[in-house]
Amino acid sequence: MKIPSAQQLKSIDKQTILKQGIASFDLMERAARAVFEAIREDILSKAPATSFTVIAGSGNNGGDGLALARMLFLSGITVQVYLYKKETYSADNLYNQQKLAELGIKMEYFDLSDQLSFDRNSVLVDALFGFGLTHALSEEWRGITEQINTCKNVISVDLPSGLRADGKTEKRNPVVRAQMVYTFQVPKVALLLPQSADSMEQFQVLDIGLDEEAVQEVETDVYYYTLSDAKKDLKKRRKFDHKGTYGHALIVGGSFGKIGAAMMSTKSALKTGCGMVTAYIPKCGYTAFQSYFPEAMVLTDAYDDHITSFPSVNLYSATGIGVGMGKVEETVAAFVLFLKKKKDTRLILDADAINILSENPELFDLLPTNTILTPHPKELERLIGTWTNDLDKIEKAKGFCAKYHCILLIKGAHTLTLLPSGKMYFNSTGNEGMATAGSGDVLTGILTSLLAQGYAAEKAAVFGVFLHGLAGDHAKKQYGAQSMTATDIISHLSDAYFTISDSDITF
Ligand SMILES: NC(=O)C1=CN([C@@H]2O[C@H](COP(=O)(O)OP(=O)(O)OC[C@H]3O[C@@H](n4cnc5c(N)ncnc54)[C@H](OP(=O)(O)O)[C@@H]3O)[C@@H](O)[C@H]2O)[C@@H](O)CC1
Ligand SMILES: [K+]
Repeated sequence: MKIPSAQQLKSIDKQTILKQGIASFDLMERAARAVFEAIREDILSKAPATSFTVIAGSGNNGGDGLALARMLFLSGITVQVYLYKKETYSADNLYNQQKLAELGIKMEYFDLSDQLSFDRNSVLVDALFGFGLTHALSEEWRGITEQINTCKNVISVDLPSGLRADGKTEKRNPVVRAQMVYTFQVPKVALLLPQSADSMEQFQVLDIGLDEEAVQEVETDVYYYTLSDAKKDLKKRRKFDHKGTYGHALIVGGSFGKIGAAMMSTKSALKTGCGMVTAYIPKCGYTAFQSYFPEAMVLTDAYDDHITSFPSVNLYSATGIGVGMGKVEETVAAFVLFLKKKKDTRLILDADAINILSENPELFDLLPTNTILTPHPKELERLIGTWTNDLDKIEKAKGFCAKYHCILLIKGAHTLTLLPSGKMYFNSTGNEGMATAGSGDVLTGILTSLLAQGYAAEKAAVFGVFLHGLAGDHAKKQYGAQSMTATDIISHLSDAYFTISDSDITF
């Protein structure tokens, strides 16, 4: 799914109105109706006596809030309405003010210095600003945003007010903190960035029927990868295929005390569907490995505790390097030598392979085109340097991918996959339970497997990240976020595939 910029959304808005032959207030009515239905399902179905306070701004976000207030009122719900006092309002905001007046619904005007007297136990609907915010809110707005933030239950329409859809918002700027954001049609970039964690707990995307052609025509490098994308990208297996069709993956890693990392990568590679997997590990892991997972083939290094040389990788369709590998001197030397040799394999580097790389930047140029790198934040910093905020981090990472023709994953709640072309994909699956030891090793196994099966590198990366997150979502359903472990993610890879191939559940 494309994520248009705020500017592009405005033009999609106009084209929708034109192509569907509707008035702009009809589209606003649709947006408000979608929020109303979501509120009915999420809140009123469980607590019908809930009362609401709507705080509306002067633009169309405020207009959405006013239309919603009307819908709540007409359903017999208690609703108190505050409207920001300004000289000018958007046309559709004025239209909805008029509608409220006709119904005799009182609107209280407020100024930035006012103390609002509303019921702190009501659900507060924040409809001050949406994607029309041109710059971060000034300090004058802090009084209002702080009063909103004293409420236990805050719902934001489209965006938490103060958060810019795709521009910079600093930690010091006033921003509403929402428990739920009902955002229209596409998640705005700000909702997907870790730095927005303080401004919202979760979001839901509500379809308001924006013109699909207009969305398709928009030129953007930013995408949100969802179940419908994964359904399209999944390679179907055919009746007369044999194990050779699905490739042979090689996992290189493990060291004394960290053999488990290589085991988890190896097992997840097979569970993801490649035909064969070989693990290359130091000798100390041999017995444990073979007894843990009989389907895997195991090659051992000459040395007991760590890897001192690399196998020839040309036999394998894809190679994942680094999990649990450590970085003692001999391992580093062996890895550097490996990178310097000509290779005919598709490559994924994780964990210590990335650490070694970042300590030897002269090696960056040796990365084969489309090598996938899966650093955690500290490893990423070693590759691209420090950043001042999430947008700065993305820009630096983009520069790195373009320069070295590689694919970089910025792992997080919405893992971002950056391609050398500048395209970037935010992932829609996964959960907080996946922040657990070994989760990254599982991802490396999944990606190596998909590459081995012949997925193009960029598809392997975005589809693999989605699959990993979806398996994690299934694991969370069974064990809960606290108790799920990385091996539970592996066990639920099959459920993830079932979801992608059969069901219409959306995540
Ligand atoms: N296509 C869709 O998805 C649909 C979108 N819809 C809805 O429209 C919303 C976008 O509406 P929008 O364009 O009117 O902008 P919005 O967020 O209300 O803000 C504008 C107001 O903010 C003000 N202002 C700006 N910056 C400021 C600042 N730093 N500090 C202070 N003030 C500032 C600005 O003032 P001005 O600059 O004009 O003086 C103006 O009054 C969108 O989020 C969604 O909710 C649906 O109704 C229908 C379909
Ligand atoms: K809002």
